[in-house]
Amino acid sequence: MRAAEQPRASRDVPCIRLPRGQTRSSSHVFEIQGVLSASACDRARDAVNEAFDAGRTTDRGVSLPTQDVMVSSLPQRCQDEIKVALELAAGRVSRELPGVTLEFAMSRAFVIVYDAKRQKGLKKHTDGRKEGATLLLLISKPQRDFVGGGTRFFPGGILESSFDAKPGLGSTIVFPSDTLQHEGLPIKRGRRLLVCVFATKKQISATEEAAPEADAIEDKPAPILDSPAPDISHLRGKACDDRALAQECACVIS
Ligand SMILES: O=C(O)CCC(=O)C(=O)O
Ligand SMILES: [Fe+2]
Repeated sequence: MRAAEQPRASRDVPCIRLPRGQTRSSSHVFEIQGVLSASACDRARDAVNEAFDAGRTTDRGVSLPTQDVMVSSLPQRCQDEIKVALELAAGRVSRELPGVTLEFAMSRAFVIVYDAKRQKGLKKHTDGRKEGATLLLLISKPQRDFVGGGTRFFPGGILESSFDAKPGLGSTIVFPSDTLQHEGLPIKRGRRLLVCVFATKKQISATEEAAPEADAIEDKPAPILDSPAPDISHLRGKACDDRALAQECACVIS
C-alpha cells in the first residue's frame, strides 16, 4: 500500500445511524463516511468499467438480475485498497455494537454494476446471509458518474416508514442482510458501482474486544449487527458453486 492510502483508525471515521435524526431507530443501518479515498475510488471504478465492458462479469446465480465484477479480478492495488476500506467500515460499526464482530471473505466480494442502458436498479428483497450484515461501498460518484440511485430500506415496524441511504463517493452502508428489506433505486444516467460483501456475525469476548485497534484492522474479522433472524432457508436460491456462496448470494424476492 502507498503512503497516501494508509488506513485511519476506525474511531476517526464518521459513522451515522440511518435514518438521520432518529436516534432510537430499530433498523441498524449505518453510513460510514469516507473509508476509500477519491483517487482509490476512481482507480477501482476504471478497473470495474474495463472488466464490465470486456464481459468479465458474473451473476449471483439466483433470481436477481445483477451483472457483477468480482473484486478478485481487479488489479491487486484496487483489491488491497478495497479490503482496507471495508475493514475500516466494519471496525467503525463494531464500535457502535459492542460484543460483536463481522467476518467476511474478500474472495467473495463483488462489484454491482448498474448501467442506465441495462440494469438500472434492483427490486425489493432481503439478502441471503443468515444473521449477517451486508456492506455496500460506493465507488462511482453521484452526479458525475451517475444520476439517481440509492438504497431504499423498509424497516417493517408499524410506525416506521421507508427511508433512503445515499452515501457519497467512498462511503459505506452496513445493514442486517436477512431481516431488512431493501431495494436499489433506479439510476437515470451513467453507472452506479457498489462493492458488496456479505459478512457473518460473530460474538466476541470482553478480552478480544479490548485488543488494540491495529489488530482489528489488519487481522481481525470485521464487526456487527444484532437483529433477530427468521428462518428463510426454504426461500433461498440454488445456483452458486458451493453451499456457502449460494447462501450468501441468494436474495429473497418479496
Ligand atoms: O443498489 C443498492 O443500493 C442495493 C444493492 C443490493 O441490495 C444488493 O446488491 O443485494
Ligand atoms: Fe441486497
